[in-house]
Amino acid sequence: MTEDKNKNNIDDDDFDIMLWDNNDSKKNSGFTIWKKQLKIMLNKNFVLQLRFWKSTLLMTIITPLIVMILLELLQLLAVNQNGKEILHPESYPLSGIENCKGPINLEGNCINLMFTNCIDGAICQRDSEVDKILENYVEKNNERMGLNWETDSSKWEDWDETKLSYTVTKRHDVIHVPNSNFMYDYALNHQNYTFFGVLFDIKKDNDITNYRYQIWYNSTLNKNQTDTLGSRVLSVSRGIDEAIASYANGNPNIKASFDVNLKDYPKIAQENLGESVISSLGSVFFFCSAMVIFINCLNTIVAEKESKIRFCMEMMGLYKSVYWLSWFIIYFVLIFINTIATIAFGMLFQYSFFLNTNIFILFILFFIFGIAMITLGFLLTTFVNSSRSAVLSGIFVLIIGFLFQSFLFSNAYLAYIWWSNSVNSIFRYIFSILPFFNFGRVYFDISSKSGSSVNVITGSVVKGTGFGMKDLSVIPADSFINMVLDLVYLNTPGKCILLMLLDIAIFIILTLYFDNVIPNEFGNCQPFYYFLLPSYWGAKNKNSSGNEWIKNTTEKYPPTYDKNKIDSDYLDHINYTCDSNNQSPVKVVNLKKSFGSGKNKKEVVKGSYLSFDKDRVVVFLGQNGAGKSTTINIMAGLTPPSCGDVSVYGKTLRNNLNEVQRELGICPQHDILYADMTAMEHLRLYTGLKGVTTDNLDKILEQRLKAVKLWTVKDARTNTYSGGMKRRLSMIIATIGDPNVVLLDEPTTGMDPLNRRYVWKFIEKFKKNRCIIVTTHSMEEADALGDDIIIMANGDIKAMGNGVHLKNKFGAGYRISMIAKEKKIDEVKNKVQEFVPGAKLEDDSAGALIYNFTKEQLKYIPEFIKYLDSNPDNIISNWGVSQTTLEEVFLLVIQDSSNRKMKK
Ligand SMILES: Nc1ncnc2c1ncn2[C@@H]1O[C@H](COP(=O)(O)OP(=O)(O)OP(=O)(O)O)[C@@H](O)[C@H]1O
Repeated sequence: MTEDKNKNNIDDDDFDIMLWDNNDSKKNSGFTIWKKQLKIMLNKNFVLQLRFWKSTLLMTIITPLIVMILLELLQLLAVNQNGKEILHPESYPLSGIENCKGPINLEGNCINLMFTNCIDGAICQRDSEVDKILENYVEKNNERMGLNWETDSSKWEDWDETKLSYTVTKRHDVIHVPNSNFMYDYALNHQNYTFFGVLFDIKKDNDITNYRYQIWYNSTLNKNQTDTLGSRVLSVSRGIDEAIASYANGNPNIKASFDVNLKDYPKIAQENLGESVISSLGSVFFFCSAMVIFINCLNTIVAEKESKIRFCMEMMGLYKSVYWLSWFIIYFVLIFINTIATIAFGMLFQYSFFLNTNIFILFILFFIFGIAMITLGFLLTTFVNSSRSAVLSGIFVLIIGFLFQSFLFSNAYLAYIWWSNSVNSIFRYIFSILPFFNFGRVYFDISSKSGSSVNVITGSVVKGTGFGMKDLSVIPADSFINMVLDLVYLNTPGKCILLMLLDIAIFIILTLYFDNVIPNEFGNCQPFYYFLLPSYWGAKNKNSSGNEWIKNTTEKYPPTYDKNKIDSDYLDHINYTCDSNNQSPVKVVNLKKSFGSGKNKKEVVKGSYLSFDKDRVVVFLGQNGAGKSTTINIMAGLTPPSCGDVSVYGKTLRNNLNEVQRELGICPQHDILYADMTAMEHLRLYTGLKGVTTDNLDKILEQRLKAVKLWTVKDARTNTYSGGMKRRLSMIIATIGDPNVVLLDEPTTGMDPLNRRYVWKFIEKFKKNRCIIVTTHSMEEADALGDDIIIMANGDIKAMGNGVHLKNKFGAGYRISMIAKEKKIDEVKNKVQEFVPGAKLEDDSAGALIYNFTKEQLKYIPEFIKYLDSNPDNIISNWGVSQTTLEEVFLLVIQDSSNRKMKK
């Protein structure tokens, strides 16, 4: 990106800085600012979503489409792979083991034997002959097995059509059912509640009666114990044979013949299973679809935190509630679109799950689940600080939810184990309030009612009865999950949806709480009881920056400096700071900061006392790690101090951080810009967050961007900016709303000399009526900008004063460099000693001899310069005189302090 090149002469840019009308922001009430912030944040979030339109489209529309296509493909695959027949859907058999223990163990709820003498759908009378035969069977069976089944057939229950959907809740020994179609249907839907079925077809041919009967049995029950099943079926068959023989023997008119066959309970042809895949795997797939938005949410919000943009926005006054609400609204809209797309595609693909369910319920299910997951995502973002951990924790939740969906709702056996009483019930209850569980539960309930099933008699696919509003308050009787869960945890689908709403409320409250109490990466946080503090509810803390405050602060955090070792100017400054007449707007008293603890404890700021006055730029100079940024970060309220306090225009950091921050503008060390937003959008965003409005806003922004040569690129996204351009924009952002105190942490790093000068010029003009505090490594910058320069080393202030003062105090005054002619070095050295006795050679490494002269030696200089000028001995080829630089002062101060440290 190229910038303004048309005006390279900075002197052309003489201007008066246009200012905000500061009163405007003061006129705005808290709620007005809150509303403005919400508007501007929503605008920012919408703009960014539109700029990332591909991922927005993926999350909202493409993912549901892909899910439907995958389900359709899996359905096709399942049909082709498994051949024509499979066992009855797995959800029935295993549940039945517990419920139907069969004729030997009579504890379960089941029908031991159902019988009929009517074939297919015929409606016919109960046959007394059959009753007699079965009475014989029961009698003998009771004798052999020690049972007490009812032997009087007139007392056996008659089941009619109304019992077709009835699930047994007690043991039934022998039951008469209307016909074999009924038996077929009932066995299909209640496989493990029905142990044996016997269909009699007694035919009389002249004087021979042919006793034909067919035993139906549940082969799935003993899938793994075929022998036992075989022997059981055989024993029933033998028992009935015996009963027929005994009946026939007792009746001399009967000549009997037997015709027995066995029949497995009905199975559903695979191709007729309809939507078995969407029924069993749908909840897993739709869960994964919702997770795409969930992971995007985690990543976006944590990235904002990681890049420190969030802190910068909060420093500008952004309310936490606005921050969360703005993201909530955005994801609300995204989930809304995603839900509509899911339902629309489901209908388009003709899934009866979607066609057969009340559309409002479908919407509520997917939408509320999506919102619940998003609020869970919000909560997680309060615990993680890097996008990488955010994505990992998202994947972790994905796996947990995936297991929930697959184990609980797609695999009956595992579900049974999980929900059996052997698992601690506390865990069951805890997990039961998780959104994954409730989503799966309702999904399962809906699919068991709305999904298509098969009329095995006609072979046609029958759409489910459907799931309507009234079903929300009913526990579906046939739902496998309820058969399993009824003993431990039973909710209606409606209650499950309400539980998801409860999840949303809980997650939002926890998010707001943890967002306040978990320390951010600067270590700043509220106490865990913060909501009990009066200040949280708007009560104003007492503030005082005057003498009393200084007295209290020094009493609370007693000074630790050694008067004998401290720089004399700094000692004067400490006295000035603590002076009761000191009217400086910004004061720092005994500011300390330590990182780490125990052996690793490191004090990086060791008790600074500072006063900052209006109309001045104060520059902090220091080596890497000297504590400059830490000092600035503490003053900005980003890092909490370990000791001491800061007062800004009568408000103190410890008592009223928010009010202090309202007085500040900060340009942190690292650029805090959205890569996909333009300079103008950034400026408008931060102006909105600060709640500062002014009629001439456009003109002010134009002037400031022009001042740092960014006007022509104001509408380009910052990811096209060079490093120096980003710094200039960050610096201008710090001046939004014309704060009284501006903190600039290395504002010109990476800037070319010309652009640096534009920035200096702007700062020079902007300092009027305000305190500007700058950190830098550039001596030139300190010299050019600094009304006062503070040199820091190892957390201590080593020297302070304006540039000239520092040079006079620490510098040797003058230095002379000379280039000796070949082989004349020694002669030159002798001559220097001759003219300036005791002159100290500073450096002779690069062929030049450099001498520094002390103040006492200054008197020799005029004579020596005359000698150099005339060069009578012809031993010097070139020479020059210069004043000591700030860099030399800096090195001297730093070296002095590190020597002292080494000596210690
Ligand atoms: N969050 C932190 N945890 C632990 N140590 C820290 C933390 N922040 C800063 N420090 C340490 O504090 C010391 C002072 O750091 P600071 O960033 O204030 O130095 P600086 O003078 O601004 O240096 P530079 O010029 O390199 O920016 C360094 O030794 C640094 O390692």
